[in-house]
Amino acid sequence: MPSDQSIFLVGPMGAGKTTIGRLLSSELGMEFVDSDKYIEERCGATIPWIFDMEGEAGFRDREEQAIDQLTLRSGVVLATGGGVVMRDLNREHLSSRGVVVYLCTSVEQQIARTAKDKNRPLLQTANPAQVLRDLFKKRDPLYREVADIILQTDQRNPRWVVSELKKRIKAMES
Ligand SMILES: Nc1ncnc2c1ncn2[C@@H]1O[C@H](COP(=O)(O)OP(=O)(O)O)[C@@H](O)[C@H]1O
Ligand SMILES: O=C(O)C1=C[C@@H](OP(=O)(O)O)[C@@H](O)[C@H](O)C1
Ligand SMILES: [Mg+2]
Repeated sequence: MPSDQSIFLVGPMGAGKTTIGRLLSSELGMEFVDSDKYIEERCGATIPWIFDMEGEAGFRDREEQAIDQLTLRSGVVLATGGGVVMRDLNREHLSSRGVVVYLCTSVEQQIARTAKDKNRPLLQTANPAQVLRDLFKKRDPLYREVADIILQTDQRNPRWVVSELKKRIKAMES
């Protein structure tokens, strides 16, 4: 490492994809890109604004285009958004173009990590815990379907997660 092989992080909101992705990329000397940030920059608008103006479907169309473009890059660490696995084409692009890491976490931990952040439109509801439980049921099998590596991050600090991931990625290469 650094490697030409890209690493794609998937998992639910608050799993740490953005945080871990940035740290991992700097330790591996690889480029970091976050698909949500990429969409915001290209669109010139925030994720909540896109959801408001274009609905979730509009956001998903933008996300599909971003994922196609970003998974074609080599040697990047890509943090995706939690809903990326809902579209078949995204799953195909992720699993065929790099190493996919599923960062898992409990709903309790997700709530603790996302409570203060107003930038996740799907959680701006009266009962975000119920939303997260419903999303988990639909999405967990899809994260598992694309994952090469599955890592539980509950009660683990970002440094531990990154160091464990480095070991697991290295083991895949040998
Ligand atoms: N392993 C971890 N331990 C403690 N806090 C974490 C961990 N991973 C992420 N966080 C914190 O949780 C919040 C959400 O993390 P983020 O990386 O945005 O998640 P995601 O991109 O998966 O939604 C951030 O404030 C981040 O600092
Ligand atoms: O789970 C989802 O559907 C979403 C997750 C968000 O990204 P994070 O998983 O990085 O929070 C962002 O893409 C958008 O708010 C939708
Ligand atoms: Mg993120």
